[in-house]
Amino acid sequence: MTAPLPAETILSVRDLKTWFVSKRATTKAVDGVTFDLKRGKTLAVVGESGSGKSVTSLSIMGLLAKPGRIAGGEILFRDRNEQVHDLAQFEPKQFRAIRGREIAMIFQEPMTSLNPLYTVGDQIGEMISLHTELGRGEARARALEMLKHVEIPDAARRLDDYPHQMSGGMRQRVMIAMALSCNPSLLIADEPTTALDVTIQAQILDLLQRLQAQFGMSILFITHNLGVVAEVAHDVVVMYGGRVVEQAPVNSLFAHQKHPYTKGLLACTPDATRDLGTDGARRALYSIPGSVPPITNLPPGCAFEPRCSMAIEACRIAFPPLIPAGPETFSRCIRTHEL
Ligand SMILES: Nc1ncnc2c1ncn2[C@@H]1O[C@H](COP(=O)(O)OP(=O)(O)OP(=O)(O)O)[C@@H](O)[C@H]1O
Repeated sequence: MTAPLPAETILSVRDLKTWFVSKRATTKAVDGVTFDLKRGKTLAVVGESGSGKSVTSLSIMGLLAKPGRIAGGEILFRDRNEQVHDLAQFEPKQFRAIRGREIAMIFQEPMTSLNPLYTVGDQIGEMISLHTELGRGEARARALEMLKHVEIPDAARRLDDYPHQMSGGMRQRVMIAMALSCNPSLLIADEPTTALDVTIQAQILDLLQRLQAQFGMSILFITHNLGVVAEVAHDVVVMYGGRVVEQAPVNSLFAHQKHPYTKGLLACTPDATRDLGTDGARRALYSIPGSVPPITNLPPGCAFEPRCSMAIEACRIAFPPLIPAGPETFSRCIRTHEL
């Protein structure tokens, strides 16, 4: 272990490298990613599609599909007994003791976690029986309590519903109930509201915040949407091409972006009032020119350089380090101090 885990940190990802190695190519989906998640807080990992967000969360959960493997780095996790584990070194069977119980995950599509053939009460009850000593009756009572926690109306009756009898937003609540049923200390939320319409999305984000205050869990929130980040995060990590390009507390990030990519992402974020012109017409939203380069073919210098309006010759030549750019703020841009 390089350095001990500070008491207030529940998860510390250090120089994580997750690669997909085949005969044809090595895809460095995550290449030297470092961040810390503080106890009881929410850290958002944000970036465009393909930036490595999901591969980071799957690495933490031990759910990488072959040929993915952790090629380097540490994933230090503090369990509820204050024991620190390096999940990067875990065997699959060690993950079984932690997944669900200590670390739970919710996804964009609830049906990846829910079985269409069983009632939601049975599924939450099963999860509870699997990870606790509770008997069937007690597990069912706890399942009901969880449905109430996630604010499902008429919870006692909905316990016997099958997932298809529920709306998308309700299914998402059930998935949250299931994830939180064993009181995990860490919840990984991978785009949990992306498939929902805006009103339902706002309700689910509110619910997650209330549950965080109530249960005290820490949340690693994966999203491509800075609007969602503003809503839920305490700290933010911005990823591009499998690397962290900016890291900052949420308020400083929105007040002052210290990487041109973050600036671009923010300009792409819809904002109902800002986008209305004086005539009330909706203006076209800015989009960052170009697209994320294939991860197997990143430029040698700054990965964002081909799309960056601030790029200079030096950006093309040398790979930029992550440098301090303000209080608790880091940027992988050599011109960050001009921003
Ligand atoms: N099984 C795999 N084999 C090879 N490469 C993979 C595999 N799974 C993911 N990758 C690569 O890893 C990179 C990062 O993917 P990842 O899914 O983490 O991105 P993301 O930021 O979560 O995007 P999205 O928002 O679309 O999920 C991508 O370039 C992808 O091609």
